[in-house]
Amino acid sequence: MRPTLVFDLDGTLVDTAADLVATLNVVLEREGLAAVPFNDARAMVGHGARALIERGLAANAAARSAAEVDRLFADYIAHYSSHIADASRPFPGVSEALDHFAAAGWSLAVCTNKTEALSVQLLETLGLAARFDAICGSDTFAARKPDPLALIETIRRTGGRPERAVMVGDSKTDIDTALAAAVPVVAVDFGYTTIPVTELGPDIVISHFGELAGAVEKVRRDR
Ligand SMILES: O=C(O)COP(=O)(O)O
Ligand SMILES: [Mg+2]
Repeated sequence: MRPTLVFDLDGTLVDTAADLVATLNVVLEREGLAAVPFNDARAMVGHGARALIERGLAANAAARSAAEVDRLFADYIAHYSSHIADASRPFPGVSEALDHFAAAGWSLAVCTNKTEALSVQLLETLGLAARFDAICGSDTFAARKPDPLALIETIRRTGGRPERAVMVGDSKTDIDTALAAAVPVVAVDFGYTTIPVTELGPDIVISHFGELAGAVEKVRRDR
């Protein structure tokens, strides 16, 4: 059985913050609310679009009913889908790292709190979708990260097992998910987080994808 390398998407594989934040601010401004400054909004990413909208509302001290948040969510998805890769690009070294692990016999997967459809659309637009054996989003399974089920089921979809897997992520959500699933976790320090990843208990931290192969060899527990 092949080992499985599972990547988070936003803030890990792809630098999506500019398009995510632009969409959030379009939705807020249509509501007559203030835009959230880029650096504040960037740190709000990681729990999916609905949570991002709720955080944008909270930043405005604005209350909305669940039905109104549903409407804002639909508005958000429609706008984001039309602007999904206006500015979003893979982080440096992603393509080479994927090449390395594919050549070394790893299955590759994505486990994100973006919806599955948007995740596939983003990766297709960037020409990366075909590199993955599974692309799983917030609505793929009965639970999403930080529930370990999302990671375990993503690994199963590749035909792999948690005992032969490594997770790569940028946020507390990813690290908590991996720890709960007993999967070793590599944190990238260039993603979206309010708390520095070094304080969140990952097995190792990298600052560039060029360091990933060495990091994975250090933390994998299957040999
Ligand atoms: O879009 C989000 O908020 C989360 O996405 P991620 O799980 O890929 O970081
Ligand atoms: Mg992320």
